[in-house]
Amino acid sequence: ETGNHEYTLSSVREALVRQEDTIIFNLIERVKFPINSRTYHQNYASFPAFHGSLVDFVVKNTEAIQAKAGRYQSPEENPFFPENLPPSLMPHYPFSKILHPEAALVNINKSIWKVYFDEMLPLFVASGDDGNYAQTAASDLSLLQAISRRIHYGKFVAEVKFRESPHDYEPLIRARDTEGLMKLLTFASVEEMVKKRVEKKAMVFGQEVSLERDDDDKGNYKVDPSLVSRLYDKWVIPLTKEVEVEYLLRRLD
Ligand SMILES: O=C(O)C(=O)C[C@]1(C(=O)O)C=C[C@@H](O)C=C1
Repeated sequence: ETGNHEYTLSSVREALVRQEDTIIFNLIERVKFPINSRTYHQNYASFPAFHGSLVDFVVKNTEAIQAKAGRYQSPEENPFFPENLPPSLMPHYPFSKILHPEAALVNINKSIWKVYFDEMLPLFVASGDDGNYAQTAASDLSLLQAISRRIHYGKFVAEVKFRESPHDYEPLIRARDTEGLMKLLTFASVEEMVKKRVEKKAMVFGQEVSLERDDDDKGNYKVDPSLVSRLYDKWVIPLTKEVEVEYLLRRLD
């Protein structure tokens, strides 16, 4: 196994569909906890030789361990704090080299981080504090990683689109025509299907499963399906497209 499976528009779209499941399951896990805002306070926790909130502490330290364990060797993974990450201690694995080498420079996790804490979380979680700050930080990280992986998968989507029609993309790339690129890579009907599908998945994955009764719990979902659709509409799809454009702008370097 070399990870060198074939990349086509339909295979990369299948990967995006599978990643919807991961995002929705992680959302369901995060909304078990209320906002638990002390997780995010700069001064609530005080760790020796560390400045920042509990979530900063958990994410930076977890990323350091995962970096040593080889996580960021995969071209699908992008750290939130790439500064000062330790090198992988794992043997080399021949991951697919389908992406242009400049792909490594495309990392919009700073924007994802900001939008996640400022806009997404308040939309999904209840107010309150149950003291489970460490669990909250850990579930934020899993959800952030799932969202980030989906958004940065835009690199693979952009690469297959470029390979399918280089003659359409090259002039726009040379002219640095961001708007033209955005238009060329957009499929409005696909976006509509994605938004409808994630809403339906949120209903299916988030329903109560009971052996006794059927149906009485209809409408009582673990995560609001219309919010999942909104999450994709407002942030996940637009940020994926931003990654596609950023990647394409570097594609001929
Ligand atoms: O499927 C594609 O072609 C993508 O580029 C992915 C995606 C998405 O984020 O879901 C983004 C842009 C397209 O307009 C349609 C869908």
